[in-house]
Amino acid sequence: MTGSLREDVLKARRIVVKVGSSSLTTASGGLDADRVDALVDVLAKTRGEGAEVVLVSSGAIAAGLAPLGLAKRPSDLARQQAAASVGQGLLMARYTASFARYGLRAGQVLLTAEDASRRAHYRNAYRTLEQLLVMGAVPVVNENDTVATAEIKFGDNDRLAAIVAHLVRADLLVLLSDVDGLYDGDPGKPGSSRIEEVHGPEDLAGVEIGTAGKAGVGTGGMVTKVDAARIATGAGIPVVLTAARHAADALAGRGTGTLFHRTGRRSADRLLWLEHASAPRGAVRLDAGAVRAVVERRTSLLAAGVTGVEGKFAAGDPVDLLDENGHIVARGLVNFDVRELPRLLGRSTRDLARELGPEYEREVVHRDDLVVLPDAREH
Ligand SMILES: Nc1ncnc2c1ncn2[C@@H]1O[C@H](COP(=O)(O)OP(=O)(O)O)[C@@H](O)[C@H]1O
Ligand SMILES: N[C@@H](CCC(=O)OP(=O)(O)O)C(=O)O
Repeated sequence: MTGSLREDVLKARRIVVKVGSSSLTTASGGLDADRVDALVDVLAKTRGEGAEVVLVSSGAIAAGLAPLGLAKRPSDLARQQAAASVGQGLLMARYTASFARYGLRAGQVLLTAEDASRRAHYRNAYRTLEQLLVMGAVPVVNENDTVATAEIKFGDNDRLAAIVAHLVRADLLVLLSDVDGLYDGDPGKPGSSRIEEVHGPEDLAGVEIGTAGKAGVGTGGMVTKVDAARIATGAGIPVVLTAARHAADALAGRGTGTLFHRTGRRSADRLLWLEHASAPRGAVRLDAGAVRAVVERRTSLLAAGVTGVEGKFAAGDPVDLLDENGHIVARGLVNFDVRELPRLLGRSTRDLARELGPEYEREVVHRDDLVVLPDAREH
């Protein structure tokens, strides 16, 4: 442990803390009340010192297994959702009781990936989280597992936590796991050592980043944590990754775990998630002129520059924007259904309005609902 305290941690006024299933539960025993209390002790202390705290907590599925007679995490989505439904109630009951020891209220916030990209959902989520903080409550966020299908899932709470940190404009993201940081190889093997600081992707070259957690209750392993750190640091938010048992040290700015320094600037771009969305609903193909307009001039995408459509999407869904070679250059929220688009392709907005009515004058993807992907920026 290094002697000096971490400036970025000490300065943080709004902190998102994410805790993994492996730190709160076991597959056989369900929720471990003592470990929940130990975490809440640390969070209450942080709150008492004047910082706002948003907790992103996994553990719903793991907490619901034993009560439903399941010995391990089932592979099918339906049983995972049933377990999450039972477990989320237990998890919140435990947090509510635990925060009450300090006179604090816990507020449940369940989100899906869609909520992070659709404008109205995003605004509502932001408003609720802000209001909870204004009223002195501790938001406890989880993925809305009971409604999230594969297409609209974040898939893991590490990335959800990065998106929430961006959403609430946090100053710091703390990822708590069963491992005390990022190791340069399998942390269980002799010879692997902890990486204390990461300044950018170059520091990760050659690092063996594994998927499976040994506890059997976590989901993404280190891959999703490093990904979450990349998303958050790219949006100007530093990240500390450490073990839940070192939470107090991490929040006091002591040199525990791995510190990922910010790599990008803070932005209020609500479309951050779109850039990282794993499951767009389809794609639209652009001609060369439209690619230039979208990528270089950052204009809206009009029907005149679209040459084809793929997939199954409805108005408002995220779609990929492809160049003539099929490379993804941007992602955006589309304004038309996949069924509506084919007859509009290649036609000018004025033509469409004249023939079909003024409601067809809208852009296929509005510039405010569009994010150009980093690789395409050199297009
Ligand atoms: N390079 C690495 N450094 C640290 N941990 C790693 C690495 N590669 C794989 N892991 C595994 O990732 C696990 C943490 O991920 P996971 O089980 O999903 O945790 P959580 O439930 O906290 O999200 C650790 O227990 C560890 O076995
Ligand atoms: N929403 C799920 C969380 C899934 C997840 O990402 O788990 P973990 O890898 O332990 O952070 C649950 O509450 O069980």
